[in-house]
Amino acid sequence: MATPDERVVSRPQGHGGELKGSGTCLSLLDHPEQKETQELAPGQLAMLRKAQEFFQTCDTEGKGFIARRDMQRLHKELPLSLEELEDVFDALDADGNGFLTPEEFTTGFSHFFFSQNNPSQEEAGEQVARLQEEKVYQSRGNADPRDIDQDEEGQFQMLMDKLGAQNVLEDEGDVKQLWLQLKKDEPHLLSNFEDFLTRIVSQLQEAHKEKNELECALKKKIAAYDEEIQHLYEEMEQQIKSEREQFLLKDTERFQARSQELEKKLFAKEQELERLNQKQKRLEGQCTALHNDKHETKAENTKLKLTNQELAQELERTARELQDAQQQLEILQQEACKLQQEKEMEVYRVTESLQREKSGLLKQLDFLRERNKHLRDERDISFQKEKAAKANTVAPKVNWKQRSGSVIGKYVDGREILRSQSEEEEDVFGLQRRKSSLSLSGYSLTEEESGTGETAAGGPTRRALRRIISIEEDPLPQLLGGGSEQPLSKCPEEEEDSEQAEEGQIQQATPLELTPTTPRGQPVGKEALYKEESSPSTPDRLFKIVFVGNSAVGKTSFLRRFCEERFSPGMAATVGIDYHVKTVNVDDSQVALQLWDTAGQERYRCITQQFFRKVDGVIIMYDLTVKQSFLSVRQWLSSVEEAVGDHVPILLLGNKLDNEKEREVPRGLGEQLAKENNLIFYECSAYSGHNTKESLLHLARFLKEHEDTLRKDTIQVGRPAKKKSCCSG
Ligand SMILES: Nc1nc2c(ncn2[C@@H]2O[C@H](COP(=O)(O)OP(=O)(O)OP(=O)(O)O)[C@@H](O)[C@H]2O)c(=O)[nH]1
Ligand SMILES: [Ca+2]
Ligand SMILES: [Mg+2]
Repeated sequence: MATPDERVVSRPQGHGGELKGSGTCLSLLDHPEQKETQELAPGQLAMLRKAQEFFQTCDTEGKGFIARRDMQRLHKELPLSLEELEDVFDALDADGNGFLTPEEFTTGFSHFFFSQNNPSQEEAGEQVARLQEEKVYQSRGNADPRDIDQDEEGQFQMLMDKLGAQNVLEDEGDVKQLWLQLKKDEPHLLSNFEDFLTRIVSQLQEAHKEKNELECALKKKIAAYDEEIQHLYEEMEQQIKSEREQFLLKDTERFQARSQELEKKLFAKEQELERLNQKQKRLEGQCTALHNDKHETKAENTKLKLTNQELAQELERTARELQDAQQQLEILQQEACKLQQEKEMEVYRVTESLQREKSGLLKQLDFLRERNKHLRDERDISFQKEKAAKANTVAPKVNWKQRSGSVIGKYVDGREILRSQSEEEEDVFGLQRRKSSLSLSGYSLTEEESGTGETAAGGPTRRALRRIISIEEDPLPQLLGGGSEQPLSKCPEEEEDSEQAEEGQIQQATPLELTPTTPRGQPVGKEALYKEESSPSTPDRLFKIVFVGNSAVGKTSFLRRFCEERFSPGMAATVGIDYHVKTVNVDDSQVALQLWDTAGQERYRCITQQFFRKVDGVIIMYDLTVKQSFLSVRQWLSSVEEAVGDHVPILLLGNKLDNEKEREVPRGLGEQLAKENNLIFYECSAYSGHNTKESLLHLARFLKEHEDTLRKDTIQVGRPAKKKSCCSG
């Protein structure tokens, strides 16, 4: 920082040469020793020193000038009041600019010093001057050149003093020479020259004064400027200081806030650390626990592994055993299957031979009838001969002739007669039941004599109805057993009555062929004439099917249609039971159907029930023109179920579809019933043959497939197969 001291001090130095008085003072201050020897007295020198010391005392800051303020500071050191000090300052400040330069100070100080301390010196000066003036005027009158020179010198000095030119003129020598020359040469011009000098000096003095004034103004201005700068500097200093303080304050505050924040953070971190420590401890505890657990688990694991190995070995052993057992089972199943098939075939063969036997017997029967007729004719002839000879009563003979007439009774409607004869028949059946045998009627041989159908002919017709062929319940094994037994019971009249049976029933019987095909002369149903006999291929399997339904719904008619493809109106009611065998082709395999035709009449129900044994399928028939027959279907269903359970497929048939105008059972009812009980359903007509084959083929296919799946299941899994549901047709 540049202080204004140097400038202020140096400036007066630059003007040192111009102000003679002050310049002297200054140079005195600078080189006091030099001046001391040249001009100044020792008293003056001491005074200057004092002044210099005093100046320095006042100018404590070393500015190079003294301000009013500096002076006032002396108040404490000097025995002077503030006003007195002010007066001193005003007195010293010659130019009144408010500053005391060293020159001003020294000049003022010396003046003050001399006037105050040595007042006699001034008077002495004045005296010296007066003496000098006298000396000059005195010297003018003297002619002595040395005196004259001295006089002139004195005069010139006096002039100079008078003019005050010492301070103005730098070199007086020229002026002095010129003045001396004039005085010598042109004394009259001397006064003019003096005037001229006076004017010049005064002008110079004026110029000098002006210059001084200008200098003073300049100095004042500089001082003001300096002061202002000083002021500004101080202000600036102040401002910087305050700014610095503020900054420091702010900084401190910020620092404090930051440190507080950091402390908080530190605290939080410490807490967190503590938490983490605790957590770590906890985890360590858990770790140890887990470690222990792990050991335990390991031990357990090993144990389990061992157990597992043991179990695996056991499993393997069991699997091997199971496999063996399965293989054995398979072998057994195959054997069983083979046996079953053999058995079936045997059954079929037996059935077939039975049929052949039946047809042979029928032929025998026909032959016998023929013989009987022949004999009767012979007898009639002999009777007529006797009659002609004796000519006795006629009437009783006619009656007998009518009952046992040789005319073959035509089938009218034996049902009516049958019903009226129930009592007698029951007697017969009762007897048979006692013999633990059941009746098996090939067909009812209920011929009436001369085909009148009159019930009036009670006695003889009743007898005719007794022609019931009876066989064991399960006739097949018995037949296999040989012909020693005689299971068929015959009424004594049967032979006679059977002669009348012909036409309607035995259309196919070729009468004259006596072919004793069977070892036993067992009479069987006349309808047992089957085309299957001629069937070239042997069937693969055989199914037993039982045919049930109310009386007169058309079971027998249906079977006739199916087996013989013909319809015989006015069929007699079935008595006991009958059966047919028919081989059908189902999906390239021959299936033999053993069809058992039961009697629908109430009294034969208990017989029918026993034929359900080992049945493969059941056909329930109703007459769609008789509502009651449909209502009875439920009873038939329950009796079937009672006998064989619900695993046997059932075909429901609504017969007499040809008689649409008398229909009493809508198709929907039949369908619904079938759906409810899971039955195969068809509406058919034995008369037209509609749906007869289709329905039975459906059943046959179902039975076959059912058996196939059963076989497969038995072989593959060895588990019982589920019953396959039948769908209605
Ligand atoms: N219109 C018509 N009549 C038939 C049909 N089927 C049978 N009939 C007649 O119905 C009557 C009874 O027939 P059967 O075959 O004897 O009846 P069934 O069911 O065997 O009777 P039972 O042996 O007593 O159980 C006979 O007069 C048949 O002609 C048919 O499809 N249409
Ligand atoms: Ca001043
Ligand atoms: Mg019948």
